Amino acid sequence: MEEDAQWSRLTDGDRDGDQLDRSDRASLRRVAGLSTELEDVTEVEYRQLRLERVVLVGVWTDGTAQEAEGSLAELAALAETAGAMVLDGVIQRRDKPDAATYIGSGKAQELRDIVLETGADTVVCDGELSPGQLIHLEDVVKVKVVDRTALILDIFAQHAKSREGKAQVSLAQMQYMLPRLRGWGASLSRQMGGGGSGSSGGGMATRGPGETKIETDRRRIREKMAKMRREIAEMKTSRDLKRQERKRHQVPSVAIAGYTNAGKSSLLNRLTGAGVLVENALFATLDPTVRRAETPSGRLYTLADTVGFVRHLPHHLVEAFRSTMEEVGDADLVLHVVDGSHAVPEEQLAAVREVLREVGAIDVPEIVIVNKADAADPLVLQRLLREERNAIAVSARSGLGIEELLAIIDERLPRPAARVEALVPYTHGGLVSRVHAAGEVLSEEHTAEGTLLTALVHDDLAAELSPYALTAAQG
Ligand SMILES: Nc1nc2c(ncn2[C@@H]2O[C@H](COP(=O)(O)OP(=O)(O)OP(=O)(O)O)[C@@H](O)[C@H]2O)c(=O)[nH]1
Ligand SMILES: [Mg+2]
Repeated sequence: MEEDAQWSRLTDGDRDGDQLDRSDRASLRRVAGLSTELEDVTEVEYRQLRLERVVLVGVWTDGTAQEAEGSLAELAALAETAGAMVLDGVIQRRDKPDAATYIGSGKAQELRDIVLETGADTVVCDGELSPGQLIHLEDVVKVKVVDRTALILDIFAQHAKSREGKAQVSLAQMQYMLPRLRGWGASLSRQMGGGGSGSSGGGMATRGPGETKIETDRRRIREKMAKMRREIAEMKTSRDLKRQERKRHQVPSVAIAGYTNAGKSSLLNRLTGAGVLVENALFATLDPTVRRAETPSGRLYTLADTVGFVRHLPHHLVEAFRSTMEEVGDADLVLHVVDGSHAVPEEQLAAVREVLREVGAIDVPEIVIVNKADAADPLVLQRLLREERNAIAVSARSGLGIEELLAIIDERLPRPAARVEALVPYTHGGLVSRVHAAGEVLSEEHTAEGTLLTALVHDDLAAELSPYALTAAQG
């Protein structure tokens, strides 16, 4: 290995500032990270039984060494989130991934040595590999090879909670599996020879009972996918209805978006006191969660948590998770949360914006929320606040900046348009409360005849107030 400096190995010491966070995460999820100490020996057996022992491998084609290592460190976090134990990580410098084995046959042999040396049972590649690359690399390293896409799908499958979320994940999994069926039925793929990259095979000779089986499997999967798509379409309709309902009542909506693990759910909790799952793991949230919230001035709005974004999100997953993105696209305001304690939060901001652009949600007004200010490098904070026009530093954990954020939300929410002056009898106290919740009360006075209000409200509420409206003569 010394003869080739391009093959760089990530050791404990090379790990970035995320390290502490990741060992936290490991202990939370009972997964051994590289720096996790065992509490007792029985844990070893537990882990060896249950967890996959993985070696990570990345191909570094462009960008800096730091970026390449950052990408692999993120892959390590993803693997740990999926429940794996990361034993080692290596990066291969190449112009482009090798068409046959992703890292090239020589490096594949070296990888085989690392697999033997560490006792790994799985290799995780930092990219999306073709079915042929997966098979060829498996043939050399002789353990299971999975790619970043499969890993993310696995995490999504573990975390999806709602019926719709689950259905979307299975659909994406099937979509991913379909062209790779041959690679996964191990004995079958070997039997059919090395030409795993195409489906044409070698004519009659390969069309044995195995081929028929694969074709049957493929057909079954396609049928199941079609059924799933219909079901998802139905679920989407009911979600759309709910959203229209909210729109009709003209409750302003705010969506929290941002990179995975940035602290979106923590912020939602902080802002609403809602008990939403917060976990130091990637993709803790996979289903949209919508809460009611109130501004300091008493106006109601909805606050939606969303699934985290990640770099190189597999394309059909973007498709599959469009549902939560739609929530963002429809919002009146986006709270774009970024982890201020990350070394280069700008990368996360850019990655999220790229996805937002892809789903057509880039035009929604945005507040950049630099979270984890308690743990952030002050210089990084300063830089971000300078670069981003509408940015605020907060800490969902300590509460720092939250009050200011609430005031900004209040200010940035769309204002109701109609100005009314009305004298509402005390028998209609409910109406007054609704003006407080949905509109903006400019003045309020309790008179003998009832509540005298001046307020900005939406058209529907203005109509309800009209029987009590004061005419210009009276006003
Ligand atoms: N130090 C610090 N840690 C925070 C802060 N906010 C959140 N965290 C931690 O960051 C981790 C991720 O928080 P979540 O709220 O689950 O993040 P998320 O963006 O919802 O993540 P996903 O749903 O997985 O995409 C947790 O361990 C939180 O405790 C903060 O202000 N300061
Ligand atoms: Mg979350």
